[in-house]
Amino acid sequence: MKNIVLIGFMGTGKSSTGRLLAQRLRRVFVDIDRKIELEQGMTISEIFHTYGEEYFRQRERATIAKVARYTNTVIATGGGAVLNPDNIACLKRRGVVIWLTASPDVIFERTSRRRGSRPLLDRPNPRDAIAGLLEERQRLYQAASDFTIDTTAKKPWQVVDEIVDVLRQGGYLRGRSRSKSWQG
Ligand SMILES: Nc1ncnc2c1ncn2[C@@H]1O[C@H](COP(=O)(O)OP(=O)(O)O)[C@@H](O)[C@H]1O
Ligand SMILES: O=C(O)C1=C[C@@H](OP(=O)(O)O)[C@@H](O)[C@H](O)C1
Ligand SMILES: [Mg+2]
Repeated sequence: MKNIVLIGFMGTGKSSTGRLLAQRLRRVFVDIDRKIELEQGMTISEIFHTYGEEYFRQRERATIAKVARYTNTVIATGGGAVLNPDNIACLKRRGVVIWLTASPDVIFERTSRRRGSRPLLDRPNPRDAIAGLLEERQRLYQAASDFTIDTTAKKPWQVVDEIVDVLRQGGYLRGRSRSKSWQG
């Protein structure tokens, strides 16, 4: 079975929804950022502050190259994974790509919860940073994705239900996975 790859801006729920989706489908879950943190023994913020963004992008590139060779796995990427076309090319080879979106206000609200964990938003006016990065990246997410799901007004479990629905309709899931109808 193909990997299920979640892409999208910071705060759209790739990491949290990805974990829930993997539980639902009983698949392995890999969060690229968490894997980098474990392998490096540092948080993403520490890596950015100590070695700079370019170094982080190299680590991200190498980790994605490795994980893209897995199968049957739910993969949550970091929001900047689309910046390097090689990342997307290798993830698409064995994966179906789902773009999670959210309004700028919701992105701001969700990314404010754990301040200091997203170095690109660690600045006096994070709203402006969000607007600028969204503008730069929107077309990259669009071009990379097979399906889009707006998470703005949805609970994480509703996002998971929607992902399962689109994957099933697209013929990417075999059989029945426990879905809302099974939970009564
Ligand atoms: N659909 C949702 N509704 C409400 N909160 C959410 C939703 N999805 C994620 N969150 C919360 O938003 C924050 C960022 O989510 P996260 O999964 O880390 O996003 P990403 O990996 O895309 O940056 C977390 O506190 C998470 O619990
Ligand atoms: O958008 C980005 O460039 C980044 C997003 C972060 O991941 P999330 O999207 O999971 O927050 C993390 O990879 C790093 O801080 C850079
Ligand atoms: Mg994440």
